[in-house]
Amino acid sequence: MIQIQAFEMFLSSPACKIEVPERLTVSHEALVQSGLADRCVSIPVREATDADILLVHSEEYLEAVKKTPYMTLEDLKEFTLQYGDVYFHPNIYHCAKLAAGAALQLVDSVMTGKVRNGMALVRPPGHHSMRSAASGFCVFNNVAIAARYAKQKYGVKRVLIVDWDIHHGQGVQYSFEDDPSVLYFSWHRYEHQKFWPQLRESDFDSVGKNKGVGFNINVPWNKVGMQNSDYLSIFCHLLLPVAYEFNPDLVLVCAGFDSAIGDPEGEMCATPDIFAHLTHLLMNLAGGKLCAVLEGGYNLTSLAQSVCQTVQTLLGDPAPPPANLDGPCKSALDSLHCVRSAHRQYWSCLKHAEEEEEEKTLDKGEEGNSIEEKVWPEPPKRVTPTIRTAVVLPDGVTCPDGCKRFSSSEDLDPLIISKLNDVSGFMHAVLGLLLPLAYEYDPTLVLLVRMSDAGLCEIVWQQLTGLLQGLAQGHMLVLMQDGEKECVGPTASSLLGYPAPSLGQLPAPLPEDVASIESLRHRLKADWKLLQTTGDFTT
Ligand SMILES: NCCCNCCCCCC(O)(O)C(F)(F)F
Ligand SMILES: [Zn+2]
Repeated sequence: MIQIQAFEMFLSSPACKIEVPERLTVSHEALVQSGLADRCVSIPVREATDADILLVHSEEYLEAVKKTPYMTLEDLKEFTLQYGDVYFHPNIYHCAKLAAGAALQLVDSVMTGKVRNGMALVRPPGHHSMRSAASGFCVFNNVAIAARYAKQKYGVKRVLIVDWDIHHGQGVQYSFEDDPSVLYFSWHRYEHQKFWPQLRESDFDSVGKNKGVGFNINVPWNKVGMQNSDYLSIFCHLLLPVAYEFNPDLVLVCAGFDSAIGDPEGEMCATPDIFAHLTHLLMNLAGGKLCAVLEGGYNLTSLAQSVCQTVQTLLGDPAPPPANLDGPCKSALDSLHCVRSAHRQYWSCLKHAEEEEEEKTLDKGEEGNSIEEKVWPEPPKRVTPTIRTAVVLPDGVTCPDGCKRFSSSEDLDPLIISKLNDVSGFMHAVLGLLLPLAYEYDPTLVLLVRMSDAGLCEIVWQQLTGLLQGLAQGHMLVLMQDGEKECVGPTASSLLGYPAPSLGQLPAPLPEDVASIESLRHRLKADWKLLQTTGDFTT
């Protein structure tokens, strides 16, 4: 579902060169040109109400912003000076209500099942705005309001917010740092606090407060030039294990694309196709309920390409082969190690993190302020298969035409629950070992063989089938033993692109499972760089 808000195009302040109206028009135009727009549902935008906005912001802040349409340009300038890097325009209050309202419309559409997932292409962005202050082009915190709204209106218990914008969404962090029901994950250009907004609390040791400890995860990028491998490593060895343990009911993405190559703010080197994989890897959480809301992204070419890569994956199309996976750089591994260590006491999937030893890595990160113009190949054309899933079946087994619904894991009988520990260990192996290794191997075909003695309950099998479709452009062959008839339906639903049911709250993986997985990972990581989780502190 694409949400293009009816946008007054003249909202551009001369003072702000990069947050320009063209960001939305080029993104929408690219979706139209690529044929993706026609495959989406568009829903009407609405203004956020005062009540919506007051879910996050204070009365005095809202009342102050309400006055801006009637201010003289002088008063506006005066009003703006009290905030950092935000540009008020007589029309920005109206637009900010539309941006927040669009995010809420998207939440309504996903939570009511009208659509499976979606993206709201909005301006102004939101993740820097705080309870009583605007900041960094942001007026109302669209995603923070959406999280509170989902909890209040739909009784959502746990919300995961993934902020892949290249700036730290301090506004989101402040909103939820003592709230264990909202897990906020952000990576951001930091350069040891030299990069905007230059906050001490953007570093990896800000883990949340009081009841919220462990539910705020900051990954600082202390060098520019981060590549696809760096982003994938963080997903496989940090975000995904924690996200599966957290078991969210809804995933919100602060979808900023200034973390892509060519962006003047981010100065990173990850190519637009990586967002297809980042999106895909989040789509089996929360039963597929995912709302992406645009934040930053200032290189109009990479912004448009990245938006298309994200939307095409939300539509269920196979992911492209990930470009240039040559392993994470030392700086990224140092950050990964610091964050995993800071959080090991809060997450059982990270409990063993302190046992890491150093790895031999070379440091490819560059110093900031690189001035050369970045060029990159257009993402490869992604085919939309006409026949998505062919099923060869022995007679007597009907061909499934949809997916079988599962009850939540709480209803599973005791026998299967006793297996859940194996499931935790299994997911630990899939996320931290199989996935990174498979991405680095970059196969052209995935052959998935289900041995009947695998003892894997079907939901885990569906998660596995779903996750592995990010590889080999979705070319997957599943072989099953004769006695697995009841697994044909769930397997077919995953192959058809239906999100796998949630695994529920996973207990800690068995120590012996972790030990065997970790020893295998330590053995293999000399040859498979995506298995590394710490940098070598000696040069
Ligand atoms: N005075 C030094 C440069 C200030 N640079 C401000 C950058 C704002 C970034 C905004 C964003 O990209 O994070 C958002 F997603 F919110 F749009
Ligand atoms: Zn940004």
